[in-house]
Amino acid sequence: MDETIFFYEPDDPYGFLSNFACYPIVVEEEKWSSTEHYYQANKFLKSQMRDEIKYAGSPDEAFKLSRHYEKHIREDWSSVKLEVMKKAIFEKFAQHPKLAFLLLNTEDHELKEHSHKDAYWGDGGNGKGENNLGKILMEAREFLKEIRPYNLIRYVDSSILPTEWGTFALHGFVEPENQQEHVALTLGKWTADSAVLTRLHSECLTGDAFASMRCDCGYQLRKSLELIAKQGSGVLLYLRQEGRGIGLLNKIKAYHLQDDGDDTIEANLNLGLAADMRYYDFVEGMLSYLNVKKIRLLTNNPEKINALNNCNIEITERVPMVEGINPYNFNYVETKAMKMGHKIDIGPEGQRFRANAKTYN
Ligand SMILES: Nc1nc(O)c(N)c(N[C@@H]2O[C@H](COP(=O)(O)O)[C@@H](O)[C@H]2O)n1
Ligand SMILES: [Zn+2]
Repeated sequence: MDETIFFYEPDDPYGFLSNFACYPIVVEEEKWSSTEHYYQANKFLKSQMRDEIKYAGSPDEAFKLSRHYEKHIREDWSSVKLEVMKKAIFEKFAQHPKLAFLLLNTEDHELKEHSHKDAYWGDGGNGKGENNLGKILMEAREFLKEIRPYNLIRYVDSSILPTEWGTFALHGFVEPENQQEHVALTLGKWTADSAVLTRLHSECLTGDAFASMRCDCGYQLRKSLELIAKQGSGVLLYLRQEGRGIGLLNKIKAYHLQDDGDDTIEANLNLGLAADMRYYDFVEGMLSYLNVKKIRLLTNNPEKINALNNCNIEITERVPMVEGINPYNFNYVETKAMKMGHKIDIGPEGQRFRANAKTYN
């Protein structure tokens, strides 16, 4: 096991692991302000004491009330307290996906509650305590590793990203299965009920970084960031699936075939690859980390709409993304509309380019 992570005060690093951190849970339709409230109230069978602790103003107050009534603790408490604590901890991480990702982010480090006051739940301050709270947290971490969406994606870290459209937050994720990296750019705030303006953008080095006119990706990327900034809040998920999932070098081979007359679908197939090799199941985890459940989706691609519906995301609106039509990408965009069902209305403006569209794709 990697070196030990110690936690104690809710405001310290890793404080989210503490029962005194205020993360509400609902258990059997009862709402509790923190796991500490739930744990301490379950020491008592008398409803008056339970309720006084349940409605205490803070986890500290719930703890103190429990000490005040300690003569009335249920007789079987020593035999049930481990299960009560485990229930509280498992519900905490089940009901707060972001915390679940942060718990998984502790990887294989030993977790210890560094409490000199408690040698049962903590390490007793001298490292010799039983650390039963740490053991339950590590058990919860192992459980989460096996269930969706945590078995498909892991949160790694975040930073600030100033851009010409505004200052975004940049969040890094990785697929544990293949170590494939993905990022999310976020701006502003929302609640789980908000319909968040969201772009699901597939990596296109040529378009996104080299401003290629051969496709519409770079135009869509820049327009998405501009729209999110104008909205004041939103998410851009940047999925590292270059070339519709065939990779950059295969995309160059596909481009070469298109230089010789293939269209964008024929080229993939002639390389012995599928027309589109992308997958999106891990997106559910990225959006749950970001507390996004409802979205206004910036896309023309029906596959992305289907994929997000399969990720239990409610799409309240599709926002079209017909950007940067020009002679170099006219045939490519039209092929996506004709052969991949993209909902693209090129319009009279765009039709002007049909006459001088480059025939290489
Ligand atoms: N395989 C392949 N062949 C081409 O000719 C292409 N232009 C691309 N581009 C990739 O397509 C993705 C964006 O498409 P959507 O509009 O999101 O469907 C992106 O991965 C580009 O690299 N790929
Ligand atoms: Zn592109």
